[in-house]
Amino acid sequence: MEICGVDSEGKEFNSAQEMWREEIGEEGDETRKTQWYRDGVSYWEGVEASVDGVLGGYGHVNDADIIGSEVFLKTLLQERLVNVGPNQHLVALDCGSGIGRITKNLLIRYFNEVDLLEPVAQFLDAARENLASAGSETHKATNFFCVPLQEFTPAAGRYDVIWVQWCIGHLTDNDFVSFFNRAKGCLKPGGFFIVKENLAKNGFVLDKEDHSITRSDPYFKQLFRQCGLHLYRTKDQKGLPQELFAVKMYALTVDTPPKIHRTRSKTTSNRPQIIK
Ligand SMILES: C[S@@+](CC[C@H](N)C(=O)[O-])C[C@H]1O[C@@H](n2cnc3c(N)ncnc32)[C@H](O)[C@@H]1O
Repeated sequence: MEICGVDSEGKEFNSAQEMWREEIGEEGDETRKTQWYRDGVSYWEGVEASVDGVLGGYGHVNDADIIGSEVFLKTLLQERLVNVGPNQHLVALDCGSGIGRITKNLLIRYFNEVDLLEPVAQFLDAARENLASAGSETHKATNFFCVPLQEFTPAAGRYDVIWVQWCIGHLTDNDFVSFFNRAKGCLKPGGFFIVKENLAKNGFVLDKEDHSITRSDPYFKQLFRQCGLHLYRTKDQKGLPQELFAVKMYALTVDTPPKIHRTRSKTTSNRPQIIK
């Protein structure tokens, strides 16, 4: 499937390949690609280490975002990790964590340990500070990795959830696929990726300022297929301002998702049931 797109200055591209060739050169041209990543990080280095900063001046959407994420996460934890049993020790990885906004407001409440990955040192320092007084002895931020996703290989079998929000647009298609392929082995059985990202209406939109691309839903699905990931569930984020991109949450698994069939029982009518 050919994916066409535009950049933030209105220039049109006939395909994603054409755009990537212009932005990062031919396959194997590491200098151009390194520059693309450097420019992305430089952009964020110039941004204030605050909720408003990492949300591009839309700090007020934090609450709606966290509430939407929590509803999605809660259901998934109940469904996917149900077989692991009680008293399990849950671990998450917060990718492109910025100042630790998602960890502090959400992940630390559900996971015993959260690791953060963020390439911008000033953001990660702020995250360390923000999280110093958050959580408890049994719910805490453990590791702070100051590396970009394209260079990161998580520890094998460590994570129940790998959370990727508002950062995967910085990765080229090839690095997107190789990151998820490396990270697959880092999920525990029953674990899953949650990808929460802006959606372009069609194709993609290249942002010339922060050096990222906003992909459309079919573009994401094409890449997830290339990663060999299964789409377990998706949900649209509600309640964000009209002028922003639509936002979608994807839960992805390494194993084939269990079949969902509809049963009628005395207590539940039409709710989908997971066959275990
Ligand atoms: C829009 S902010 C979102 C931060 C955080 N996920 C949140 O929702 O609060 C984008 C983040 O992606 C990070 N980022 C930029 N390039 C990256 C890369 N190559 N790998 C991982 N993260 C990157 C930025 O430094 C920044 O913290």
